[in-house]
Amino acid sequence: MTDMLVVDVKKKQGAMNAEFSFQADTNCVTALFGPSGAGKTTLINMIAGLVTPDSGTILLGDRPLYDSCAKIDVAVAKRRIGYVFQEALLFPHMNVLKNLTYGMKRVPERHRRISFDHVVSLLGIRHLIKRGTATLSGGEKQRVAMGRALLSSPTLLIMDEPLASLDQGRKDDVLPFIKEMSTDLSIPIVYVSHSMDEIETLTDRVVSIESGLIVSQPRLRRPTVEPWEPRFTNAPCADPSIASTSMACFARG
Ligand SMILES: Nc1ncnc2c1ncn2[C@@H]1O[C@H](COP(=O)(O)OP(=O)(O)OP(=O)(O)O)[C@@H](O)[C@H]1O
Repeated sequence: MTDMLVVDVKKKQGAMNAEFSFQADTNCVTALFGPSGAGKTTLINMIAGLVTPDSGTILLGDRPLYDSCAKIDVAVAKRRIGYVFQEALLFPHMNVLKNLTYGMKRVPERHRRISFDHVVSLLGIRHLIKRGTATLSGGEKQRVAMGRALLSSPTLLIMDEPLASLDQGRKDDVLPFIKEMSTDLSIPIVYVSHSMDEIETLTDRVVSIESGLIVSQPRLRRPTVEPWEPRFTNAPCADPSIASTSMACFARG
């Protein structure tokens, strides 16, 4: 089963009248790009359930996370979304192993989508698992934070400027792992960044945002089928056909 993310929402936030309509495919990295104040955080907070849209729908696969017409608003903890922030935010009193397994233990075995062994080899952190978090480099901490997010078996991964606090050396250390994750995992990754270099290296589609509106969403990889066209249908009631829109992932390279 694929868990493509389809977002079609409106939100008035302060002076900003935001309208966002886009999709993020599985096995792909979708970048959110735009100047400060454009609405990127508002958008990812709506996807995560931290901010409630005024209207519209947010679907993850066939699961509505939010639907204003059907009055569905799934609680944050039940959305099963993994987050990786700018700072790794590891638990300082736990070693790497305990940090990694923290989220995993809270997921019933039948819902676990990725094994511990898979994650530690994917991210190259097996040799770190007995270490204290204070002994890790910035790049290692960020890889452990990604591992912790993955082990909570998310159906979507949101990465909010995950490399912003790292110097170029550490960025070069982490970037290949993010790329590897995107090809290896059957989940969409939404990647917020101010860096065009990162976006060109990593992402399959760039959703460019200005003043709460999507101004373009070009693909950086060749689509295998006809592209999906964004459209607004959320006022007063969403068009259910959006839920069944499907598009294969892009061919890489
Ligand atoms: N709770 C709020 N109340 C009022 N206005 C808000 C609120 N949250 C955000 N805004 C406004 O909405 C706009 C978009 O903010 P947002 O944080 O989503 O932008 P951003 O693209 O993430 O910016 P940055 O790159 O600086 O993090 C800004 O003008 C901001 O001041």
